[in-house]
Amino acid sequence: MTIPMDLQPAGPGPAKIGRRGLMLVLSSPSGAGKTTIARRMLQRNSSLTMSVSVTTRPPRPGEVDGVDYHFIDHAAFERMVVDKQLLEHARVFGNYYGTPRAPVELALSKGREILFDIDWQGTQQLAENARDDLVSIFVLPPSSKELERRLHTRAQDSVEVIAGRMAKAADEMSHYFDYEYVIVNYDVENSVHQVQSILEAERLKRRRQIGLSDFVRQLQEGA
Ligand SMILES: Nc1ncnc2c1ncn2[C@@H]1O[C@H](COP(=O)(O)OP(=O)(O)OP(=O)(O)O)[C@@H](O)[C@H]1O
Ligand SMILES: Nc1nc2c(ncn2[C@@H]2O[C@H](COP(=O)(O)O)[C@@H](O)[C@H]2O)c(=O)[nH]1
Repeated sequence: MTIPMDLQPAGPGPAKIGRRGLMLVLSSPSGAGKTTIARRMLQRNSSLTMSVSVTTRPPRPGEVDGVDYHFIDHAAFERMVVDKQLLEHARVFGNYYGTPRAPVELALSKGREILFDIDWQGTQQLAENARDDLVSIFVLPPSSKELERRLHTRAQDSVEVIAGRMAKAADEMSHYFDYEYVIVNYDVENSVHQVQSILEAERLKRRRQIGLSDFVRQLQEGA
């Protein structure tokens, strides 16, 4: 079992090792299950902060402004683009979506881990500016039939919207190739376990461990 860095014992031994923040991105064709996986990851990891996007899409039943999205109109979205308040933005399925810059920069400066539910266009833009901090995961559905079934059983979009999203699914899926990790979401528990494993391995990347060389030097000196 890995001991989280905040739980490293005080007392004798070298100084504690710190952790550099990271940006964990989940992308998929619509309905594959990334929102479901993201919610479970947030419950399991107090170190994770969800990036709440802005969108011009109208809220679905039950969606809460400021929690699921910041719902804004097109003029407000344009202003955020012009004022460079968005870290990335894209038109997806006829609506505009973007990641507010300030909360991400604040969270990263505190060494936190940030979870993004964004499409491949947004991921490309993040990769251009922050590749070292980025961990990208593409979520595939078990089959096209199951993808369509999930969109219908979610029961939040019209038949026309679902048809539109299914029509774009093949193109969306072609972008799996740009991602570091790919999982097939057969079972939610198993997928969450896989994403958790990726997160834990990424935390241990040498470049993400702050003070590692001091830790080793102190060990070598007998601490
Ligand atoms: N492994 C799974 N098995 C069965 N149903 C699932 C699984 N994962 C997610 N679902 C269900 O599929 C539906 C779509 O999931 P979700 O909303 O998480 O997809 P999404 O990828 O975030 O979609 P979008 O891109 O449109 O936001 C939901 O009803 C969810 O409960
Ligand atoms: N590039 C971005 N894509 C985003 C962002 N927020 C969400 N999304 C993606 O849009 C589609 C549709 O989402 P839905 O909530 O309308 O079903 C999905 O692929 C999301 O990942 C964002 O800020 N930037």
